[in-house]
Amino acid sequence: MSILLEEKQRAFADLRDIKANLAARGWFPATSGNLSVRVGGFEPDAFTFAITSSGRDKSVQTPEDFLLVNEKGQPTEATSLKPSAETLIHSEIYRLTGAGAIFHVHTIFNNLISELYWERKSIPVDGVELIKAFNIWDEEAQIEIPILPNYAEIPRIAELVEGAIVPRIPGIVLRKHGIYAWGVNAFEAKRHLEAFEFLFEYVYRSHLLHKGN
Ligand SMILES: CSCCC(=O)C(=O)COP(=O)(O)O
Ligand SMILES: [Zn+2]
Repeated sequence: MSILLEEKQRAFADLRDIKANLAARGWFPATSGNLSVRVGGFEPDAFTFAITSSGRDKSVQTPEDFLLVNEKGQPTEATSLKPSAETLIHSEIYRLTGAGAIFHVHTIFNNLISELYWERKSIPVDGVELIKAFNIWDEEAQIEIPILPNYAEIPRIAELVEGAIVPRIPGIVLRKHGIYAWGVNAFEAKRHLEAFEFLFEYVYRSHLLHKGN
């Protein structure tokens, strides 16, 4: 599959913008987090995406921030850059959803909420307006956001993704780790990520409020 220079540059520009935006919110503490945008055509067994390099300070912009990889997470061009350690999770989400962009961040609220609801294996959200950010328009909608274990070996997590994906929920939380949110493009993936983080903070604070009664 040939990726035009123009497509690659557009994907890198999208990633640069979203990286700066999320960094300004403090959503990449201690080099954590990774971002990707798919480029070119899509077949579940053949696709390419641009992804952040591993272990870098995502609050600074450098020419070494992104590279292209194939569906197996292997670089498609000669490079000394290492793709994100979590590339296989991105690959699996692309394969299963055909998404156009995937953003992963570690925040205090996504970590806290994943532990609070770990035994349930999903985070319940009831009737909060921002659920509409997922294009779910039912009045008083109730959703459950899936949580997966945070194994040290990424392939072990990747193999659980298929069983965890809920069609109308564009995200998966890893226990005491962070969230993966996706969308048809970078704009939609950002909207979904912001909605998840709002809902996590709401559910967590609501839990504290009711616990005090
Ligand atoms: C210090 S963060 C630990 C790894 C991680 O969870 C993460 O999101 C960043 O990994 P990457 O290889 O994408 O930099
Ligand atoms: Zn992570």
